[in-house]
Amino acid sequence: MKAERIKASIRTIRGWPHEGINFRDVTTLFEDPAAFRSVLNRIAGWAEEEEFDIVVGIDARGFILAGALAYQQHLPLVLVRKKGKLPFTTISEDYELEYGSATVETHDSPIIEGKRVLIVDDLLATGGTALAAARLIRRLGARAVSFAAIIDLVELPGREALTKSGIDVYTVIDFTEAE
Ligand SMILES: O=P(O)(O)OC[C@H]1O[C@H](OP(=O)(O)OP(=O)(O)O)[C@H](O)[C@@H]1O
Ligand SMILES: Nc1ncnc2[nH]cnc12
Repeated sequence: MKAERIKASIRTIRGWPHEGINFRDVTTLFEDPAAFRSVLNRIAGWAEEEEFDIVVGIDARGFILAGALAYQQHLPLVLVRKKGKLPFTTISEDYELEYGSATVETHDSPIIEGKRVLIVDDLLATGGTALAAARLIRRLGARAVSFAAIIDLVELPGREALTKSGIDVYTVIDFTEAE
């Protein structure tokens, strides 16, 4: 499937959650099985050349992609969640994003120690969320080596910030603010 056809399956909501934000809503892509499969196949194709042994999914839409990838790759899946959602002992990191600040957490789990990690989310904007996840991963004795998402908001510095931190970045679709 062509990238333009995948892009057309993503809905834009202007002025949500704040004025000035064009929210890229992937729920319509998830409702389109051909587009969803195409995204997963593209990420899986890229992942063949990457070396990682665990998948970390980011709350909330990243979970949907990360679960499918972990299944396809036969790898463990670890969740990075928004603050206050995880039941066991957690570690947390604060970060800034396009519209505010937030905190992510993950379980203080030994499964990740010593591993090379692929982080998966739906969208890359400032990179704040992914870098906070990478800090959690480092604190657990592992290394974030790869990052995959559906969308890159290309005018924001996420790709550069992740690359500078030594993380390989793959995204399927670019969006400019004007689109
Ligand atoms: O690159 P960044 O600037 O960090 O932005 C990307 C993050 O923003 C969105 O989630 P959001 O924080 O809106 O949370 P949600 O999953 O609760 O909608 C998106 O799903 C990414 O996780
Ligand atoms: N414009 C946007 N659309 C969807 N998720 C986002 N996260 C940060 N910016 C976003």
